[in-house]
Amino acid sequence: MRRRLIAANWKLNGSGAFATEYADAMVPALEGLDPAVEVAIMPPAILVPTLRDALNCEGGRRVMVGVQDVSAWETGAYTGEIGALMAADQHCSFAIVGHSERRQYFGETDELVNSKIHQALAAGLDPILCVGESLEEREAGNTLSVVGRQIERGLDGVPGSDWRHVCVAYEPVWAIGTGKSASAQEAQTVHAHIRSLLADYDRGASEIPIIYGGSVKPETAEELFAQPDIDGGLIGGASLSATDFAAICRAA
Ligand SMILES: O=C(CO)COP(=O)(O)O
Repeated sequence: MRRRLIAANWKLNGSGAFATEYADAMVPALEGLDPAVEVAIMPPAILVPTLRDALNCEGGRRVMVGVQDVSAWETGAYTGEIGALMAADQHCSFAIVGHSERRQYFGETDELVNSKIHQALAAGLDPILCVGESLEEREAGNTLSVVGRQIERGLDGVPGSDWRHVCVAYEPVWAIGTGKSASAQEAQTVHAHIRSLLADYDRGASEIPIIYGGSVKPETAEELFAQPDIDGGLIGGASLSATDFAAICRAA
C-alpha cells in the first residue's frame, strides 16, 4: 500500500498569529480523517516552531511540519541558509526540494537540487522532489522528457534503502498559482510515466508516493486523487485557508 500525503506549501505567507489561528482551526477540522492519510504543513521556516507547537495539542491528530527548502550544505559560512539538520532538530518531517519557484527565481539546477535531496535524507527528513514542465515545454511536446530528466538527476545516487523516505510532486509550472489545474487525465498520464521511470530503478522506488500540485482546490481534489497514480497533493494557495485545506485532506 503506497503512502498517501496531503501537504501544504504556504510559500511566503503567514505570521505567528496566522499560524496559531490556523492550527486552532485545523485540529477540529481534521477530526475523523482516515489515519492513513499523512498531513504536513510547510510554513516559512521561521514559523515552524510556532505552528508545530500550536498543532500538536493533546488529543489532536498528528499533523507534521516541514520546510519549503533546505541548504545544499550541512553547515558553515553560508549566510541566510537553513540546514536540513536544523529543520530536523526543530521536529520537521519533510522538506520540499526543487520547487519550480526556486528553480525559476533562484536559479536552482538539477545538480543543486540533488545535493539538497541528499542533505535532507542524511538528516532524516523526507524530501518532496518537485518536478514539472513550463507551458513552453508542454507545447513543444517535451513534458515527459523534462520531467524524466528532473527525476533522474534529482534522485541521482539515492540508495535503495532511502526510497521509502522519498516523495515526488508533479507540479506543472503553468498550473501553479494560475487557477488552471491540469485535468485529472493530464496529470494521471504524467504520474504514470513517473511511476514507470521509478519502477526502472527497482521495486522499492515504484512505491514512492507521487503527489500532484498546481491550483488544487476542494472542488477539483476528489477527481485528481481518484486517479490510480495520484497519491495526494501539494497545495499552495488553497492551503492558506484551513477550511479549504482540511476539505482537500478529506478528499484523499
Ligand atoms: O506550487 C504549488 C505548491 O507547491 C501549487 O501552488 P497553487 O496551489 O497555488 O497553484
